[in-house]
Amino acid sequence: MFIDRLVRQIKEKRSNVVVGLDPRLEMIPRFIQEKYFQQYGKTLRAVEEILWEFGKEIIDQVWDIVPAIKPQIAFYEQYGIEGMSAYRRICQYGAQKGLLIIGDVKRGDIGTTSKAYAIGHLGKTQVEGEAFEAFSVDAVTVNPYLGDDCLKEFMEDIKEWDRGMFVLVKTSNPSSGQLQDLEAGSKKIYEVVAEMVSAWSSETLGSCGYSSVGAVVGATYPEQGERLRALMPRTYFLVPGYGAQGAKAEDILPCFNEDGLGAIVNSSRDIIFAYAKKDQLWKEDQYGEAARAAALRMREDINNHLVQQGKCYW
Ligand SMILES: O=c1ccn([C@@H]2O[C@H](COP(=O)(O)O)[C@@H](O)[C@H]2O)c(=O)[nH]1
Repeated sequence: MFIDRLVRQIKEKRSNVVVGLDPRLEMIPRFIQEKYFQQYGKTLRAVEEILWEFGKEIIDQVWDIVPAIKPQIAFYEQYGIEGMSAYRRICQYGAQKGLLIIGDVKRGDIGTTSKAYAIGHLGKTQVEGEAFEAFSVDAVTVNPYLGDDCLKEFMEDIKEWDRGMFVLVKTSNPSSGQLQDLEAGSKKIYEVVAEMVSAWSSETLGSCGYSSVGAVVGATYPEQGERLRALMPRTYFLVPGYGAQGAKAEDILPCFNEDGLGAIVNSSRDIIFAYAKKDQLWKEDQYGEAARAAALRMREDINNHLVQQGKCYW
């Protein structure tokens, strides 16, 4: 099952770190940009190659120290077909390197439309009886706002193709409380969503004891993280917000269970653009090594905090 593959990788690599691939063109080293602008002109085709070369090097540098990468589709989609082609190439290459791929696509619509999203991102697309993998990643992020019938469509493909999903429960952004923290009877909205996720989770329990249906829980809200951990004990959390958004290792600790498992922590900008940080002495062409060093620092930071809490899985 997806979740068993994830937990196996976490244990083998002693790492709860997910590297987020959120490539911002202007932050990509100039020498890569110039190489492809010379070859293809200032075109979307050039951008595809720039995104690909940059992402490939990051993957080459981190594949052995993290269980998963999380390409953020928005940063590719903004460049149209060429951007989406880069997204697909990155997902395929990461998978070849043995990484689990979490497509941060945040989809969700009425049932029939959700089905099309699920087929495109998790399953196989049919053309005249022949099956094609369009994007086919290991797991996607899903927006639960349309309710159960939307999640049901993703569930079908998760079961059929042995994939996973992380449902947005409590997001990391400053305004997340505006809707998610509203009272719905005696509960907050995010608690209601947690109960929905927990119910779906029980259908896809792996032998590791966790489910292939996970939850997105922002690192920037540690109190809510603790509450959600109690509400969803067998649900794996995808925790964004560490690093650039200000959350620290101590903030993500409540998202872990006593067994030291239960959460994977994403950082995007702080890792992939570590070379450009003011206090670093990296040269532009060392951007990959800088990303590796940042991912290793994050792994040690989280592991040290887990050890201090006695939440140690290794
Ligand atoms: O609640 C959420 C859900 C998703 N994200 C995504 O995670 C990364 C965070 O990037 P950083 O550079 O580490 O801030 C980005 O792709 C978001 O869309 C999130 O931040 N919060």
